[in-house]
Amino acid sequence: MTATEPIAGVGTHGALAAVATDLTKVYGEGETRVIALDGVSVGFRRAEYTAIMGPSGSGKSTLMHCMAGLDSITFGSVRLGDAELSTLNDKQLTLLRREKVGFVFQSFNLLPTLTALENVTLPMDIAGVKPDKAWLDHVIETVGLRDRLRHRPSELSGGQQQRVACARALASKPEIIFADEPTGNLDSRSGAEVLGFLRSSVYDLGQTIVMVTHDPNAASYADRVVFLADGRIVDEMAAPTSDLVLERMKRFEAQRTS
Ligand SMILES: Nc1ncnc2c1ncn2[C@@H]1O[C@H](COP(=O)(O)OP(=O)(O)OP(=O)(O)O)[C@@H](O)[C@H]1O
Repeated sequence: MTATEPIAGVGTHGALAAVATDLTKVYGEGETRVIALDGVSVGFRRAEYTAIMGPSGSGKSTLMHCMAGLDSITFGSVRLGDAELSTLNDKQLTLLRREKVGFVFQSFNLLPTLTALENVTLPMDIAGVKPDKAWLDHVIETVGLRDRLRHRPSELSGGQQQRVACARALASKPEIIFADEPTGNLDSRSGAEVLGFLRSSVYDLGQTIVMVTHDPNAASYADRVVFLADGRIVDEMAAPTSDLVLERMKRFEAQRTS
């Protein structure tokens, strides 16, 4: 990419929570060499909800992992808030992830012996940071967990467990939350609850969310969808609906197989 090419999602308004420029990720070498990301430039605005979609193997998880500082990058740059990730050592990266990034995974990743509330505050307890009580209260209210705080994960439904995981991600007011197929293990009703909650955390709490999904319905909760294919951004869509996303995906599939 040359310096004059536009970066997807970078318009004239809205500060950026994270930006990748010419991000390239190569795994392996020789015969096993795979270019998982091939010069991706993308920005994620503050208080915006972005869905990342694309066929299996298109690089969605790799993009998320590289932008979250979970995986090294081969070429290009990633900026999270004010930090340029390539300039940070392992210890600084760990701190940055702890302070600036929230994660929500397909499997809820809750500790079974802790209550819902203890799971929510665990990252801050580990970091030795005192939770902001008013904020924590606001988050708990938003996710609708007030009457489940003393329950252990095994006493909660899948949707409730994922809402605990979302509250855990939000509790420290991270710069950005990365959600990897957050509704992949949920039935459609619980999935809708979690997606609605993620949506309202963007509207009401000003959170920035980047979510990888295969599901056009899940993507319709986002403000914007970025489409990846073969490690490149091939399109993006503002104000997505399920039907428009589905139609776009079918068109990509037809192009790939023609
Ligand atoms: N650790 C790794 N070592 C080698 N190759 C990898 C590794 N991780 C991912 N890849 C390869 O990089 C490419 C992109 O993988 P990635 O997991 O990012 O795709 P994805 O779009 O998230 O796929 P899916 O929708 O199936 O989860 C794939 O070809 C994959 O095989």
